[in-house]
Amino acid sequence: MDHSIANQVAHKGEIVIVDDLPANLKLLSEILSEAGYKVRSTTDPEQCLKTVQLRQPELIILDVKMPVMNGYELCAEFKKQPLTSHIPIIFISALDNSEDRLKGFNVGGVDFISKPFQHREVLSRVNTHISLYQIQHKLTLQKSELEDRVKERTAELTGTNQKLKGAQRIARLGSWEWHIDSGEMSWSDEMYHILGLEDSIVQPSLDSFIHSVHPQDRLQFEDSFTTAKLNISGFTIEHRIILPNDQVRYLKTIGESLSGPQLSQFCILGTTQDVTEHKLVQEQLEQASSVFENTAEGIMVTDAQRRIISVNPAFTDITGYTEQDAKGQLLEFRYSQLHNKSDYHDVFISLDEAGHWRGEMNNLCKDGSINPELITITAVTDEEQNLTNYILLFSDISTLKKSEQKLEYLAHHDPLTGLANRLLLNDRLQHAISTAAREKRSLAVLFIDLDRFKDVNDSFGHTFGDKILKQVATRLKHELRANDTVARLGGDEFLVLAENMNDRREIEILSQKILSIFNEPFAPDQNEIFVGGSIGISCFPDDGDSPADLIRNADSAMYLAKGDGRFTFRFYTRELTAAATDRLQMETALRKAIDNNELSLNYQPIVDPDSGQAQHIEALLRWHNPYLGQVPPDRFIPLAEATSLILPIGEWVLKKACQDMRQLIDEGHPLKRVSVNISSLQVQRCDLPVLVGRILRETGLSPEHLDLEITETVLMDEPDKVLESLNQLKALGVTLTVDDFGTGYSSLSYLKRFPIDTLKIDQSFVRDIPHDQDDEAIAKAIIAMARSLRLGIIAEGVETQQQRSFLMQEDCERAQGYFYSRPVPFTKLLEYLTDKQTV
Ligand SMILES: Nc1nc2c(ncn2[C@@H]2O[C@H](COP(=O)(O)O[C@H]3[C@@H](O)[C@H](n4cnc5c(=O)[nH]c(N)nc54)O[C@@H]3COP(=O)(O)O)[C@@H](O)[C@H]2O)c(=O)[nH]1
Repeated sequence: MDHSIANQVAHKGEIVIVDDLPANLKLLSEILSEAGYKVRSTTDPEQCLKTVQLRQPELIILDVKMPVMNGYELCAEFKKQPLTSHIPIIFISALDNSEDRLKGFNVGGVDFISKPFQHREVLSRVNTHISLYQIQHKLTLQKSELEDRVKERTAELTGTNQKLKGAQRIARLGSWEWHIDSGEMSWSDEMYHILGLEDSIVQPSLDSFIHSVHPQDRLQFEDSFTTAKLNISGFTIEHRIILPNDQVRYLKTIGESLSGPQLSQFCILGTTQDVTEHKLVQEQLEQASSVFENTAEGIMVTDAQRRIISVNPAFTDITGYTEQDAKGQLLEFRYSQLHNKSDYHDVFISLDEAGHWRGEMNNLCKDGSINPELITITAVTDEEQNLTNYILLFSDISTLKKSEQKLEYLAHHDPLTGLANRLLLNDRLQHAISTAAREKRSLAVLFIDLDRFKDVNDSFGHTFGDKILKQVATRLKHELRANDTVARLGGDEFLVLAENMNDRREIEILSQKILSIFNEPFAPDQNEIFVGGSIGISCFPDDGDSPADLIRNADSAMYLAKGDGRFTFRFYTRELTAAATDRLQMETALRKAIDNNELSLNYQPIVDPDSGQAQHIEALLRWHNPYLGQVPPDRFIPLAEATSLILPIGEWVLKKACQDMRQLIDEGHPLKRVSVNISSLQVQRCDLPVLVGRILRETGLSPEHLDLEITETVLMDEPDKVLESLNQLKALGVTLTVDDFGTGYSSLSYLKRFPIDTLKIDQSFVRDIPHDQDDEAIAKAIIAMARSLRLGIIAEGVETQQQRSFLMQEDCERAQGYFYSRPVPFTKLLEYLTDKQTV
């Protein structure tokens, strides 16, 4: 601290005097003290050097001539020290030459006081230098003060600027200034950030700014600046920019005119803010609002107390309640009697625990109807996890429910008849078995199969067949009790589940009742037709304890009914299972029959009834198995057909018959053809013309020596496909015979479509001739029809002379039967043909 200044209120100034003469010191001190100065004096220069360092006076007066250190040397020392260099020093000297004075000024002195002292001179010089010093000192202080203030303000400004920059950066808000007169523009740092530019590369200008603006917004942007310039006005625009990295951002630019004292100083001050995030949020809000307004789902928003505060238009569309109806109501105000309050209680517990609930509910509409709805409720919380709202979203699922019900119905019902299907039957049967087991009761399963329904389909077509099936279903439902289950298993198979049937007699009565539905003809169109049915019955618990067992056993019993003449019912017995096992054993054996050489052919001659001369022969398959013995074709051929084994077996028959016939021809026997039975599966499943062609080539038999026998029903199954196949066979040169003619439903016009050569009257019409006049009439009609169609005719099953006579009388071309010969092995046939053609 500067003590001289501190004490200046008490005195005019502090002065240090150094003189080796105490008298001088005393005199000067008195003069100056009287004048109001504070005086410190010493005779010792070195001591003075030290004390002045500790406390600086405002003036030092030094005697030039002193013994240890003269005044100039002492002065030079003061001037070296920073604390004392600025203190004015006056020398006291008796010397008055200019050289001495120059020396004094050179070491830093400011003046000289001559000895002896002149009172007035001393005061005048001292006053002058003290004043000068004090003025100078004051100026120095003021300067330093000013400098401090400048520093302070500069620091303040720098701080403010930093804050402004920070604020601009946080707000993504840049500022700019556009000077109209010069066209110059300046940008804040944040402007560069916003535009994605670097201040070291891009000069701020309106052009640079415009260059960043999205081309589609550029015109509007430029217009705003032009208008502002012309009208000295402001503007606010929103526009896009494209950043150097091709990113598009949304900006809001505001300009405000600012005019100086002269028009040339007019400028536009502006801000540009990056509002992209705001814009995106706004867009999201708009989208959310649009979703709320336009979604097909009903939306309710409630407060934390579950009071509805808003609903969307879809809510009104679905429920009929307007916003006014709903506002203020509780979230659950639409609850219907289909739910009890505890259902809602569970919902709210789930909302409390998990924050959401999703499920189906039936809710009331304004018109009193009840809507099935799929509902999602979400609890909304604020940042502090306080519950603020519930949002309930629901969609009307009545159509879905109806579809579900429809699908569920379709999945469990037969689409043609509307009866239960196998799936539903299984369910019901399982349930019925459980109940019957629990209550120790019985139940019956009745498996119904329509008799010869395939023939109906083949003759009248599937549409007709379908109508019959529907009528059968209607009659069954009509005849049975409401709690009996009637099912259609597929095709012409029906099943009745009759519960609580504890008495066999009851089941028999029920079966008779079912059979009675076939007593009346079915007449879906104009055609009336009788269709029969065969019933197989199994009972719980005796015949099985699972749906599969009971159905399978009823099925076996049904086959028994069929085998026993059809149109009847049979109960399941354990022997039937044995029969099924036999069938399985037979199938296993039949699969090995070709490889084990167990198959052979018998031949039966087809003769001229008049002369008895064999014209053709029919190949008839025989199977001899070491364990099963001789198995009749009636037993194994249906099995071969059911298992498709007829395909390899039929091929074997064809080849063997062609080989044998080739031998007979080669040996010169006057036979025209060998007839081979062809199963319907062979016509449908294998490429018969190709197979026949190949076998003829392999065996070298000429095609005209081969006749293929097909049944009437083969013609009716997929007639177009069969026709094409038969035409190809005819093209090979073989002949075709319709076997068992008269047992199917084929008409004359129908037959004309096919390239048939011969009709073979079924033996059932020949068997009772001459006793059955109807059979005679049928046989006659078939012979006449064949003649009118120019078809060959064969009567089979001729066993008696009367039958032969009848055929000769009717001019039947050919006959076949035991009367002429039984089917015989090839060697026997050779004998027959050689030995006058008799067996
Ligand atoms: N797909 C094939 N079917 C074949 C083949 N071989 C035979 N069969 C068919 O098996 C059924 C039974 O045949 P089968 O036991 O051989 O009986 C035939 C004759 O023995 C019998 N017949 C002949 N004359 C008389 C008679 O005077 N009285 C009488 N009670 N029966 C007699 O008729 C059967 C001839 O049948 P058909 O074919 O209708 O001319 C039978 O349906 C055969 O078709 C084969 O290789 N493939």
